[in-house]
Amino acid sequence: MIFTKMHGLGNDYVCINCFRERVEDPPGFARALCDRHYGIGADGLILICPSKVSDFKMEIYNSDGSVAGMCGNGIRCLGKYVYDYRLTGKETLSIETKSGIRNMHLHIQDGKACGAMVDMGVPRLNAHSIPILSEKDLVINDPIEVQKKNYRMTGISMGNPHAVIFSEEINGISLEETGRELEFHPRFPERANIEFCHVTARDRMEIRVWERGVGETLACGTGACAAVVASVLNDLTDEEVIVKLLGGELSVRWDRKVNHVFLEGPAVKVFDGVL
Ligand SMILES: N[C@@H](CCC[C@H](N)C(=O)O)C(=O)O
Repeated sequence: MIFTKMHGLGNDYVCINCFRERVEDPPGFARALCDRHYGIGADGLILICPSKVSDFKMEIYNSDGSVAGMCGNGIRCLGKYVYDYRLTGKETLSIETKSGIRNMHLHIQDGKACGAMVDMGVPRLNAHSIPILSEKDLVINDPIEVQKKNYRMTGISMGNPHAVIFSEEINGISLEETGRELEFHPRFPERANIEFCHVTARDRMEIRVWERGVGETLACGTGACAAVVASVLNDLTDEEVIVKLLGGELSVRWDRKVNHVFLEGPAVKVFDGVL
């Protein structure tokens, strides 16, 4: 089986072309090949599949084998893959995901895709659609206790569940403890991705992300989008923000007129391999 290792700002994926390859047990396969000691090493597995409703279909599995609905860094990797490997000549693509169809426009340099602008769709704010257990409809600046500390979270679904916590001390937080416990907090029936977010200006923020099913990652596209939506809802930033993550910067814009979030960032191929 041929695979391609790719990443978006260090959020790394093993990509498999399912037009050519067949993967029997994707969750087990993801666990084995994402292992950084006994496998290839990655945050997740992306299957690039045919679609009846879009140009391509993206299936994504976290490194613990769980299924995810959407992946902002992964979808750019998929775009680069299908363009560079000539599965398509189109620069504007529609991609079927578990959370709906997403459109993206590839950035091309020297005949190869180097990144993309992705329409990440409508942010879902209702507690039940994230899902977060809550007596209120919206979960904005809502208290949550973990590790005997009180935090305030804002809940958003970007096709996957996120809880955004604003703090000036994101580098002092032990994500290994706090992030993990929050991921499995009883208020998140499907677990959650957790963003710790420090706003540094109306158009800039820094975030660290604890990803559901993975752990701390160098970047998370849906996480960056959720953080910007949360910061607008809490009136901490404007709608267009540069998000600095451990692996680099993403550009996010929440267009309130159409209520869609747009994400722009790079996509990189690391190597091809054979299993
Ligand atoms: N890194 C991704 C998100 C991957 C899925 C996530 N861990 C989940 O389980 O929802 C991104 O760039 O968006």
